Amino acid sequence: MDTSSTEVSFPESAGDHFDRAKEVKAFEDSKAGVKGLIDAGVVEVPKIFIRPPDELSEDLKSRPVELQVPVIDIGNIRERYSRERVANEVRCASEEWGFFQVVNHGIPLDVLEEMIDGIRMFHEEDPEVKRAWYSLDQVKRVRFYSNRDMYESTYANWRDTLNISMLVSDHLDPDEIPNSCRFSSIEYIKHVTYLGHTLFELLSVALGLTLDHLPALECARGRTFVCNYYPACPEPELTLGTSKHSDPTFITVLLQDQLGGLQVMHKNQWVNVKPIPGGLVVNIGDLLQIISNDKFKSVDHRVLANRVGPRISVASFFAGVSVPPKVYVRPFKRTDIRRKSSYIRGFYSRRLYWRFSF
Ligand SMILES: O=C(O)CCC(=O)C(=O)O
Ligand SMILES: [Fe+2]
Repeated sequence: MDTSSTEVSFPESAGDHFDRAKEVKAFEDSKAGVKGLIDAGVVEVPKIFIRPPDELSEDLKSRPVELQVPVIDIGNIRERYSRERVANEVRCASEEWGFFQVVNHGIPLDVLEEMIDGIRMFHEEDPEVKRAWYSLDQVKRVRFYSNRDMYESTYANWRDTLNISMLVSDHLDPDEIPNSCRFSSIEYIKHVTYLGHTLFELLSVALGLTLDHLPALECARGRTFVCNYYPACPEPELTLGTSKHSDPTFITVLLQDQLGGLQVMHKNQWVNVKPIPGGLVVNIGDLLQIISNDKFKSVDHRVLANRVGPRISVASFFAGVSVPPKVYVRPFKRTDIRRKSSYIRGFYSRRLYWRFSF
């Protein structure tokens, strides 16, 4: 692979003279992401990715336990009796875990596999091709980057991303998507959008509301597809693929390959979300926690770095169109939730005559 135009070098050990801003800028200027580091032959994790020992030792102490997030079969939900049974499983999982996996969700296996392959192909394209898509400008609907919050966050994540945003418009011109994943993405987006609608129906029933309650709030619109590539990491014990966070969405539907690495916080312990062939992970986001009056939980999760890679995942964020832009503060911090929750509830009740009593 051609890396000759990557005019950056990363110090093996930055020691006391480490200038983070300079290193971040060098990494950013390369427009080659973490994959570019690997291609350049880096064998030690550069310092901007290294988390402090206290944070890492705390992470190491919290051993992932062998629990499994609930797996829910959502086939056959058009019939009312089975829908209510499934909605009850969704309710339990959303209250206790904030996470579940769905099987028999109606998206064909080849659509899932082609999506993963397409995203892998994009990230493994010639660096010059990817550079043309590189941008940290949030207004751009389709863009490639590594660590969109690089300049604000304290530690960089060991991952690269292709971001496809349909937040402000439902229409996406095929030409706006890179060639390598164009048709697979369009097909997957079509299917996962339909699935999102079905999940909002189930979540409505799970909340004791009518089937169309959450779909009527247009929760299933305003989507962003975050297509991640986690390169193999030479020192996975020093960094993370994705740092601990909760999602600022109504829900997120996650497609992951079979490598694993996603962990969810459950009862103060990290639990591995084991990939299921053909399964999709669903998690409750901050917005649904807020408008459900904290009945459903938006739970912290993270992704470990791994000596084996790459790992591919596609997070479909359903953020709703009716939430005004200033509510999109990413990542939503816990304090932000508290600060914003009355505003968001107020917004919904004013606009949609939201009535909720538990
Ligand atoms: O890649 C994953 O498994 C999860 C990514 C994630 O949590 C996110 O992008 O919000
Ligand atoms: Fe997430």
